[in-house]
Amino acid sequence: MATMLEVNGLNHRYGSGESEHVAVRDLTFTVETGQLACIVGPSGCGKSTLLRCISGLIRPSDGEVRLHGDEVDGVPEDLAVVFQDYSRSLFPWLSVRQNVEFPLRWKKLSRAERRERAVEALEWVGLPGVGNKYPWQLSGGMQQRVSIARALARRPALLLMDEPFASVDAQTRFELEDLLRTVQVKHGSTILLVTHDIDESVYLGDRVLVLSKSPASIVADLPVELPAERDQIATRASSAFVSMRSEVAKLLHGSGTAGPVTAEGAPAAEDAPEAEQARADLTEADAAEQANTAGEPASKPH
Ligand SMILES: Nc1ncnc2c1ncn2[C@@H]1O[C@H](COP(=O)(O)OP(=O)(O)OP(=O)(O)O)[C@@H](O)[C@H]1O
Repeated sequence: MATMLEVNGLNHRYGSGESEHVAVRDLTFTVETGQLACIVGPSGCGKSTLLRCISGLIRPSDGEVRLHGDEVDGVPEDLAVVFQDYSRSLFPWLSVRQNVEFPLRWKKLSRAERRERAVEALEWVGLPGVGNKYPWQLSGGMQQRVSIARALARRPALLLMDEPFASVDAQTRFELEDLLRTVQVKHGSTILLVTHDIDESVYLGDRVLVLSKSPASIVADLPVELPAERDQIATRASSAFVSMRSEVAKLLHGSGTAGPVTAEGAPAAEDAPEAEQARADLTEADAAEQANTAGEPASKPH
Protein backbone atom coordinates (compact mmCIF):
# COMPACT_ATOMS: atom_id res chain seq x y z
CA MET A 1 0.00 0.00 0.00
CA ALA A 2 1.37 3.43 -0.92
CA THR A 3 1.85 6.05 1.73
CA MET A 4 -0.54 8.98 1.44
CA LEU A 5 0.46 11.07 4.44
CA GLU A 6 3.81 11.37 6.16
CA VAL A 7 4.26 13.39 9.33
CA ASN A 8 7.93 13.62 10.29
CA GLY A 9 9.26 15.04 13.56
CA LEU A 10 6.39 17.54 13.82
CA ASN A 11 6.61 20.11 16.58
CA HIS A 12 4.44 23.14 17.06
CA ARG A 13 4.85 25.95 19.55
CA TYR A 14 2.53 28.90 20.03
CA GLY A 15 4.06 32.18 21.24
CA SER A 16 7.64 32.64 22.30
CA GLY A 17 9.76 33.31 25.36
CA GLU A 18 7.85 33.10 28.61
CA SER A 19 4.53 32.78 26.85
CA GLU A 20 5.71 29.90 24.67
CA HIS A 21 3.36 26.94 24.64
CA VAL A 22 4.37 23.62 23.10
CA ALA A 23 1.19 22.15 21.58
CA VAL A 24 2.64 19.24 19.60
CA ARG A 25 5.88 17.42 20.33
CA ASP A 26 7.85 15.28 17.94
CA LEU A 27 5.03 13.53 16.10
CA THR A 28 5.99 11.01 13.44
CA PHE A 29 3.54 8.72 11.68
CA THR A 30 2.22 7.77 8.25
CA VAL A 31 -1.23 7.04 6.85
CA GLU A 32 -1.46 4.58 3.99
CA THR A 33 -3.66 5.10 0.95
CA GLY A 34 -7.21 3.85 1.56
CA GLN A 35 -6.79 3.73 5.33
CA LEU A 36 -9.11 5.23 7.92
CA ALA A 37 -6.85 6.26 10.78
CA CYS A 38 -8.30 7.68 13.99
CA ILE A 39 -6.41 9.91 16.36
CA VAL A 40 -7.73 9.90 19.89
CA GLY A 41 -6.43 12.17 22.61
CA PRO A 42 -7.55 14.07 25.70
CA SER A 43 -9.01 17.54 25.64
CA GLY A 44 -6.55 20.26 24.76
CA CYS A 45 -3.71 17.86 23.95
CA GLY A 46 -3.06 19.39 20.54
CA LYS A 47 -5.27 17.42 18.14
CA SER A 48 -6.59 20.46 16.28
CA THR A 49 -3.10 21.93 16.10
CA LEU A 50 -1.90 18.72 14.49
CA LEU A 51 -4.73 18.86 11.93
CA ARG A 52 -4.03 22.51 11.20
CA CYS A 53 -0.39 21.64 10.50
CA ILE A 54 -1.37 18.71 8.27
CA SER A 55 -3.88 20.81 6.35
CA GLY A 56 -1.32 23.56 5.78
CA LEU A 57 -3.36 26.14 7.72
CA ILE A 58 -0.39 26.72 10.00
CA ARG A 59 3.27 26.09 9.40
CA PRO A 60 4.78 23.75 12.01
CA SER A 61 7.62 25.10 14.14
CA ASP A 62 9.71 22.06 13.18
CA GLY A 63 9.30 18.96 11.10
CA GLU A 64 7.45 18.35 7.90
CA VAL A 65 4.22 17.03 6.47
CA ARG A 66 4.10 15.27 3.10
CA LEU A 67 1.00 14.45 1.10
CA HIS A 68 1.62 11.78 -1.57
CA GLY A 69 5.28 12.72 -1.35
CA ASP A 70 4.85 16.48 -1.77
CA GLU A 71 5.77 18.72 1.12
CA VAL A 72 2.72 20.55 2.48
CA ASP A 73 3.34 24.29 2.32
CA GLY A 74 -0.06 25.97 2.30
CA VAL A 75 -3.41 24.24 1.93
CA PRO A 76 -3.08 21.45 -0.68
CA GLU A 77 -5.61 21.52 -3.45
CA ASP A 78 -6.47 17.84 -3.03
CA LEU A 79 -7.13 17.89 0.70
CA ALA A 80 -10.53 18.41 2.30
CA VAL A 81 -11.47 19.05 5.91
CA VAL A 82 -14.75 18.37 7.72
CA PHE A 83 -15.17 20.22 11.00
CA GLN A 84 -17.48 19.54 13.89
CA ASP A 85 -19.54 22.67 13.44
CA TYR A 86 -21.53 22.09 10.26
CA SER A 87 -23.77 25.08 10.97
CA ARG A 88 -20.82 27.44 10.56
CA SER A 89 -19.24 25.73 7.59
CA LEU A 90 -22.26 25.67 5.24
CA PHE A 91 -23.40 28.86 3.54
CA PRO A 92 -27.03 29.42 4.54
CA TRP A 93 -27.77 31.54 1.48
CA LEU A 94 -26.73 28.81 -0.95
CA SER A 95 -28.78 25.73 -1.71
CA VAL A 96 -27.42 22.35 -0.64
CA ARG A 97 -26.28 21.60 -4.19
CA GLN A 98 -24.60 25.00 -4.51
CA ASN A 99 -22.83 24.42 -1.19
CA VAL A 100 -21.48 21.09 -2.42
CA GLU A 101 -20.47 22.61 -5.75
CA PHE A 102 -18.85 25.67 -4.21
CA PRO A 103 -15.26 24.41 -3.72
CA LEU A 104 -15.35 22.86 -7.18
CA ARG A 105 -15.31 26.34 -8.69
CA TRP A 106 -11.55 26.34 -8.30
CA LYS A 107 -11.19 23.11 -10.23
CA LYS A 108 -11.04 22.98 -13.99
CA LEU A 109 -14.54 21.59 -14.35
CA SER A 110 -17.43 22.68 -16.49
CA ARG A 111 -20.65 23.77 -14.81
CA ALA A 112 -22.27 20.49 -15.88
CA GLU A 113 -19.42 18.45 -14.39
CA ARG A 114 -19.63 20.38 -11.12
CA ARG A 115 -23.34 19.73 -10.92
CA GLU A 116 -22.86 16.05 -11.74
CA ARG A 117 -20.26 15.66 -9.00
CA ALA A 118 -22.45 17.44 -6.46
CA VAL A 119 -25.46 15.28 -7.27
CA GLU A 120 -23.30 12.16 -7.07
CA ALA A 121 -21.72 13.13 -3.73
CA LEU A 122 -25.16 13.83 -2.26
CA GLU A 123 -26.19 10.35 -3.33
CA TRP A 124 -23.10 8.85 -1.65
CA VAL A 125 -24.16 10.37 1.66
CA GLY A 126 -27.76 9.25 1.33
CA LEU A 127 -29.22 12.64 0.43
CA PRO A 128 -30.47 12.36 -3.12
CA GLY A 129 -33.14 14.89 -3.94
CA VAL A 130 -32.32 17.55 -1.34
CA GLY A 131 -30.07 19.60 -3.61
CA ASN A 132 -32.57 22.43 -3.97
CA LYS A 133 -33.20 22.80 -0.25
CA TYR A 134 -31.26 25.19 1.97
CA PRO A 135 -29.05 23.93 4.82
CA TRP A 136 -31.30 25.45 7.44
CA GLN A 137 -34.18 23.34 6.15
CA LEU A 138 -32.28 20.17 7.11
CA SER A 139 -31.64 18.45 10.45
CA GLY A 140 -28.18 18.72 12.04
CA GLY A 141 -27.25 15.21 10.94
CA MET A 142 -28.32 15.96 7.38
CA GLN A 143 -26.28 19.17 7.39
CA GLN A 144 -23.22 17.24 8.45
CA ARG A 145 -23.89 14.78 5.61
CA VAL A 146 -23.88 17.78 3.26
CA SER A 147 -20.51 18.85 4.68
CA ILE A 148 -19.18 15.36 4.05
CA ALA A 149 -20.63 15.38 0.53
CA ARG A 150 -18.95 18.71 -0.15
CA ALA A 151 -15.61 17.27 0.96
CA LEU A 152 -16.05 14.08 -1.07
CA ALA A 153 -17.14 15.93 -4.21
CA ARG A 154 -13.62 17.29 -4.42
CA ARG A 155 -12.30 13.69 -4.55
CA PRO A 156 -9.60 14.59 -2.05
CA ALA A 157 -6.42 12.54 -1.75
CA LEU A 158 -6.85 12.94 2.02
CA LEU A 159 -9.96 13.74 4.02
CA LEU A 160 -9.29 15.24 7.45
CA MET A 161 -12.11 15.17 9.97
CA ASP A 162 -11.97 17.10 13.23
CA GLU A 163 -14.52 15.72 15.70
CA PRO A 164 -17.04 15.48 12.85
CA PHE A 165 -19.82 13.80 14.83
CA ALA A 166 -19.48 15.55 18.18
CA SER A 167 -22.41 17.92 17.63
CA VAL A 168 -25.12 15.43 16.73
CA ASP A 169 -27.29 13.19 18.90
CA ALA A 170 -26.21 9.61 19.63
CA GLN A 171 -28.49 7.93 17.08
CA THR A 172 -27.42 10.28 14.30
CA ARG A 173 -23.81 9.82 15.33
CA PHE A 174 -24.14 6.04 14.84
CA GLU A 175 -25.72 6.59 11.42
CA LEU A 176 -22.98 8.99 10.35
CA GLU A 177 -20.25 6.64 11.59
CA ASP A 178 -21.71 3.83 9.49
CA LEU A 179 -22.09 6.15 6.53
CA LEU A 180 -18.45 7.16 6.77
CA ARG A 181 -17.21 3.57 6.86
CA THR A 182 -19.44 2.62 3.92
CA VAL A 183 -18.23 5.56 1.84
CA GLN A 184 -14.61 4.91 2.78
CA VAL A 185 -14.72 1.21 1.90
CA LYS A 186 -16.69 1.81 -1.31
CA HIS A 187 -14.53 4.65 -2.61
CA GLY A 188 -11.18 3.71 -1.06
CA SER A 189 -10.93 7.15 0.60
CA THR A 190 -7.97 7.94 2.81
CA ILE A 191 -9.23 9.50 6.02
CA LEU A 192 -7.60 10.87 9.15
CA LEU A 193 -10.21 11.48 11.83
CA VAL A 194 -9.61 13.13 15.18
CA THR A 195 -11.86 12.37 18.11
CA HIS A 196 -11.77 12.25 21.88
CA ASP A 197 -14.31 9.42 21.92
CA ILE A 198 -12.53 6.12 22.51
CA ASP A 199 -15.44 4.00 21.28
CA GLU A 200 -15.73 6.00 18.09
CA SER A 201 -12.02 5.69 17.36
CA VAL A 202 -12.12 1.90 17.71
CA TYR A 203 -15.42 1.45 15.86
CA LEU A 204 -14.37 3.58 12.90
CA GLY A 205 -10.68 3.06 12.57
CA ASP A 206 -8.51 0.64 10.70
CA ARG A 207 -5.96 1.97 13.13
CA VAL A 208 -5.96 4.10 16.28
CA LEU A 209 -3.19 6.53 17.18
CA VAL A 210 -3.34 7.43 20.86
CA LEU A 211 -2.02 10.83 21.87
CA SER A 212 -0.66 11.87 25.25
CA LYS A 213 -1.83 14.84 27.29
CA SER A 214 -0.48 18.21 26.14
CA PRO A 215 1.89 18.54 24.40
CA ALA A 216 0.66 15.84 22.06
CA SER A 217 3.00 12.98 21.37
CA ILE A 218 2.15 9.47 20.19
CA VAL A 219 1.62 6.99 23.01
CA ALA A 220 0.57 4.08 20.79
CA ASP A 221 -0.25 3.20 17.21
CA LEU A 222 -2.65 0.27 17.28
CA PRO A 223 -4.12 -1.73 14.39
CA VAL A 224 -7.85 -2.37 14.84
CA GLU A 225 -8.40 -6.10 14.55
CA LEU A 226 -12.10 -5.94 13.72
CA PRO A 227 -13.85 -7.15 10.56
CA ALA A 228 -14.16 -4.51 7.83
CA GLU A 229 -17.97 -4.82 8.02
CA ARG A 230 -19.02 -3.32 11.32
CA ASP A 231 -22.31 -3.22 13.13
CA GLN A 232 -23.18 -0.76 15.87
CA ILE A 233 -24.59 -3.44 18.14
CA ALA A 234 -22.70 -6.63 17.33
CA THR A 235 -19.28 -5.00 16.86
CA ARG A 236 -19.49 -2.93 20.03
CA ALA A 237 -20.49 -6.04 21.99
CA SER A 238 -17.65 -8.18 20.58
CA SER A 239 -14.76 -9.14 22.84
CA ALA A 240 -12.24 -7.73 20.33
CA PHE A 241 -13.93 -4.30 20.51
CA VAL A 242 -14.26 -4.33 24.29
CA SER A 243 -10.66 -5.34 24.82
CA MET A 244 -9.30 -2.75 22.41
CA ARG A 245 -11.42 -0.01 23.92
CA SER A 246 -10.05 -0.97 27.34
CA GLU A 247 -6.48 -0.84 26.02
CA VAL A 248 -7.00 2.62 24.53
CA ALA A 249 -8.62 3.86 27.76
CA LYS A 250 -5.62 2.63 29.76
CA LEU A 251 -3.19 4.30 27.40
CA LEU A 252 -5.13 7.56 27.47
CA HIS A 253 -5.21 7.63 31.20
CA GLY A 254 -1.51 6.97 31.13
CA SER A 255 -1.31 4.74 34.19
CA GLY A 256 -1.40 1.49 32.29
CA THR A 257 -3.12 -0.01 35.31
CA ALA A 258 -6.77 0.19 34.41
CA GLY A 259 -8.16 -3.28 34.01
CA PRO A 260 -10.64 -4.90 31.72
CA VAL A 261 -13.87 -3.25 30.73
CA THR A 262 -16.96 -5.43 30.86
CA ALA A 263 -18.87 -6.35 27.73
CA GLU A 264 -21.67 -4.01 28.84
CA GLY A 265 -19.24 -1.14 28.75
CA ALA A 266 -18.92 -0.65 32.51
CA PRO A 267 -15.44 -0.88 33.98
CA ALA A 268 -14.83 -3.97 36.09
CA ALA A 269 -15.33 -3.08 39.74
CA GLU A 270 -11.69 -3.15 40.86
CA ASP A 271 -10.61 -1.00 37.94
CA ALA A 272 -13.42 1.50 38.05
CA PRO A 273 -11.42 4.56 39.19
CA GLU A 274 -8.90 4.42 36.35
CA ALA A 275 -11.35 3.56 33.62
CA GLU A 276 -13.86 6.06 34.91
CA GLN A 277 -11.22 8.76 35.04
CA ALA A 278 -10.29 8.08 31.44
CA ARG A 279 -13.95 8.30 30.50
CA ALA A 280 -14.43 11.46 32.56
CA ASP A 281 -11.47 13.08 30.78
CA LEU A 282 -13.20 12.41 27.53
CA THR A 283 -16.63 13.54 28.69
CA GLU A 284 -15.05 16.76 29.85
CA ALA A 285 -13.48 17.08 26.45
CA ASP A 286 -16.90 16.61 24.87
CA ALA A 287 -18.35 19.38 27.00
CA ALA A 288 -15.45 21.71 26.20
CA GLU A 289 -15.77 21.00 22.51
CA GLN A 290 -19.50 21.65 22.55
CA ALA A 291 -19.04 24.89 24.45
CA ASN A 292 -16.16 26.20 22.45
CA THR A 293 -15.96 25.67 18.76
CA ALA A 294 -14.23 28.99 18.25
CA GLY A 295 -10.95 29.03 16.44
CA GLU A 296 -12.11 26.96 13.49
CA PRO A 297 -12.33 28.66 10.17
CA ALA A 298 -15.90 29.93 10.17
CA SER A 299 -18.23 30.12 7.21
CA LYS A 300 -15.52 28.94 4.92
CA PRO A 301 -15.93 25.84 2.85
CA HIS A 302 -13.05 23.42 2.75
N1 LIG B 1 -3.59 30.04 18.42
C1 LIG B 1 -3.16 29.60 19.59
N2 LIG B 1 -2.34 30.36 20.36
C2 LIG B 1 -1.88 29.92 21.54
N3 LIG B 1 -2.17 28.71 22.07
C3 LIG B 1 -2.98 27.93 21.36
C4 LIG B 1 -3.53 28.32 20.09
N4 LIG B 1 -4.30 27.30 19.63
C5 LIG B 1 -4.24 26.34 20.55
N5 LIG B 1 -3.46 26.69 21.59
C6 LIG B 1 -3.13 25.89 22.77
O1 LIG B 1 -2.50 24.69 22.33
C7 LIG B 1 -2.97 23.58 23.07
C8 LIG B 1 -3.55 22.56 22.11
O2 LIG B 1 -4.74 23.11 21.53
P1 LIG B 1 -5.57 22.29 20.45
O3 LIG B 1 -6.77 23.11 20.12
O4 LIG B 1 -4.69 21.88 19.36
O5 LIG B 1 -5.99 21.00 21.31
P2 LIG B 1 -7.15 19.93 21.06
O6 LIG B 1 -6.61 18.63 21.48
O7 LIG B 1 -7.68 20.04 19.69
O8 LIG B 1 -8.25 20.46 22.08
P3 LIG B 1 -9.78 20.04 22.21
O9 LIG B 1 -9.81 18.57 22.51
O10 LIG B 1 -10.28 20.85 23.37
O11 LIG B 1 -10.41 20.38 20.90
C9 LIG B 1 -4.00 24.12 24.06
O12 LIG B 1 -3.35 24.30 25.30
C10 LIG B 1 -4.40 25.45 23.48
O13 LIG B 1 -4.76 26.37 24.48
